[in-house]
Amino acid sequence: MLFLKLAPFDYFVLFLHWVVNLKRVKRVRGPMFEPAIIVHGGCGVYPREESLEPFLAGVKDAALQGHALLSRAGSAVDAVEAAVSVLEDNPLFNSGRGSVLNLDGQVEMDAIVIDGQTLGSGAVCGLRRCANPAWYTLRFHFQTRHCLLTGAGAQEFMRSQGIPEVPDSYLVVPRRRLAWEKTVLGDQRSPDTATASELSPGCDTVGAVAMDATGNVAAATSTGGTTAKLPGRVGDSPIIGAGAYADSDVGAVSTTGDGESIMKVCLARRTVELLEQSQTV
Ligand SMILES: NC(=O)C[C@H](N)C(=O)O
Repeated sequence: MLFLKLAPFDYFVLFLHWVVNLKRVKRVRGPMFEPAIIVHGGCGVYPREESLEPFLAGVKDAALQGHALLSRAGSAVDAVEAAVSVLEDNPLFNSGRGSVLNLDGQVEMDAIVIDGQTLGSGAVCGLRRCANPAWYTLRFHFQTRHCLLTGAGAQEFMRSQGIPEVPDSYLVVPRRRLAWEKTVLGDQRSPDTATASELSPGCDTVGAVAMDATGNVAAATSTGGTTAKLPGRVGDSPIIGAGAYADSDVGAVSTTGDGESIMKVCLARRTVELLEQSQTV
């Protein structure tokens, strides 16, 4: 995903300055690229009995807020975090508030943010009691040199950063509780044999990719995972190159779908590779 809107003369100037100092080019010429953002609300089975409107309004709201930030010269990485945080606050989607429940009836969330300029990332898996895992991953990315955090350390980082804990009652919404009850308690079937719509009765994992005015791209993905997953199960979403990937020379990707399948092929990284070779995905 590359958005180039330059006249031939711009290319010429850009090339000359690139050789000298790309940072100076950006300062002297100001914004060079049209900022853009794409947001997704997951691949889950859409509940047919419900109106599509609130779901569409949710992704639109997220895209608008991310784009507003880009328009004020915000960075791509800040824009994807802002957009994903909006969806995390929206109980219709499987991330933050509205996350699905694991086998024990608890919320464990995975999230990632990747900066295409540096290939640097922040990711967390199995995070509990956090309203905005995307914001958490951005903090983690900027505050440490690590890429991925889990377990007690992940919760401790949250405390050390003063990120407020929210109670499970905030994260768990009735739709997800019902889905969990139906899957785990209802007909006593194992999660492996439950149908797709049972596993995903609302909307799903969320993500965003963006390009800012300097041409840098970023990607973010956030999820509660899959209903009745084993406690401690980690999906594709927080894995670099599986749940997301970004490289400002090529493009940015945020994935959604069956994590166990996505991880097998490092889908996000593979997609960027194909983009690099100008192949269709
Ligand atoms: N629907 C999803 O995108 C779920 C997510 N990829 C996971 O497996 O955790």
